[in-house]
Amino acid sequence: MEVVEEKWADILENVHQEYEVSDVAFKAWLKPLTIFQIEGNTISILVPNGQMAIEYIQKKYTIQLKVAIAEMTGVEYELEYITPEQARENRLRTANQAKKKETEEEIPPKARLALEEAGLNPRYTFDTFVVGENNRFAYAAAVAIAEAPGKVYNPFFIYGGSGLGKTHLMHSIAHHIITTQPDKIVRYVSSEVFTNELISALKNSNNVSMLNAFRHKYRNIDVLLIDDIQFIIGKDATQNEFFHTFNDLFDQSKQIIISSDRPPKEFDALDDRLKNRLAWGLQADVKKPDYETRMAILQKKAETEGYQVDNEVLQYIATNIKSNIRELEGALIKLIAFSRLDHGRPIDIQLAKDALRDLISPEEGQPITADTIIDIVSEHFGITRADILSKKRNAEIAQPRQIVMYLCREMLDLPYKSIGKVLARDHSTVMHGITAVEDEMSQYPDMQRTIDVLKRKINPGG
Ligand SMILES: Nc1ncnc2c1ncn2[C@@H]1O[C@H](COP(=O)(O)OP(=O)(O)OP(=O)(O)O)[C@@H](O)[C@H]1O
Repeated sequence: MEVVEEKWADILENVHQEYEVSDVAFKAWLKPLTIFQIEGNTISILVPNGQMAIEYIQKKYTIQLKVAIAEMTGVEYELEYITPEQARENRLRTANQAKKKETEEEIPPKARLALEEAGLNPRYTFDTFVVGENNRFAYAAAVAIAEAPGKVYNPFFIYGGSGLGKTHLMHSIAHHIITTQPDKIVRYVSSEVFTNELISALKNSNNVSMLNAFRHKYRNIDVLLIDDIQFIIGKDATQNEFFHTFNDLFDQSKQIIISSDRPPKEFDALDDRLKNRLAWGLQADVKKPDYETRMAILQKKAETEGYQVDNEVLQYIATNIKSNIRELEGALIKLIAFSRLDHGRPIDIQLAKDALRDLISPEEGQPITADTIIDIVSEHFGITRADILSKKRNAEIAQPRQIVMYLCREMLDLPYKSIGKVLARDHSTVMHGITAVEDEMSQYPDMQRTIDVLKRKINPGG
């Protein structure tokens, strides 16, 4: 314990006496102050009453405190003030950094070097990858390949829209192989880098050794991962070279992993021979995440970064940013930055609305409609909008449809007739549907919980 910590109570008392601070003010402002941490010659003081109190104390007592500290300890310190929320965040961040350091230290130095050389993002591992219905198959295949490269699914082709986790999954495979089988030579490369390296080798076509060096580099490996292959398709020389690299590796039972924005069959300009080769292996797509997965990704991100964000705010982001995980994470980071830059403004729905104005589609902020309810209920139950509007009467569809009726009535106060119009049902069917949901809610807590969850999804700020 540093001297300043030992003498903290006396220091506060000193300010109280020396500067004739009234007892009331002492009790309100000074007595509650505690030392959160000391780093170098800066003391972070925890102010339990939050940001407003910080501003007041900063103006009114900083000099007095600094003088008292210097007098009583013989050391001059700088002072900074933090709120309990910031302190909590700080503690979490430190704990996470320690945890991260620990895991990094678990990686043998040789493997660590290989990870760096392979150009891998250390954050992209299986551990940080959230598995949901949208990526379960791709994830399971990726794990199987990482455990036994070249033995199970070869080539492995991952495809899907932008920002849905293809690169993350590829890095995870490479990461796992490098750390568990350090003797394997793993090379991860973007199509762009592959193309540029090939072009510079070809440019000096009279320099055979450059082309040989390129070939040696890509053909003497155990695992080749090529990201975003759509960028080399249609470029004759690159595509051709890739074809030969592919064959060479494949014949040696080396693992090939490729990602792309679409499946091979959708590439018109792809050489038929290559199209066939790609079809030998396994193809897996990553789709847009559903609401639960979006929430899980946000919660994981908040946890690893040590952000303190209420579920309600995460729900607001997850409800409104649906199609791109990069944007989903970007929204959370922006929110935190917004709060920090605005003097630790509390992270609530209003802050989220202000910070994410440009990210959240214009429909956001507009009133909830029956369409919103249909979309959210169908997504929740894993059925389609068309199912809800159809004549199908099986329970998996009829019950969500009745829930739509109930929520339209409860949340929008729509007349039975209008609900019937939206769902192409008559008004007595709607009344019956709503009563059925109410009965179920009164008998089964599960139904009540489902309705609560849906209401929060439909109106996170409500
Ligand atoms: N299932 C997931 N769990 C956790 N984070 C994810 C998941 N999917 C994607 N992400 C994160 O989303 C961001 C974008 O993912 P990534 O770069 O892998 O997308 P991509 O499909 O390769 O996109 P592009 O086609 O634009 O290259 C990354 O920060 C990644 O960590």
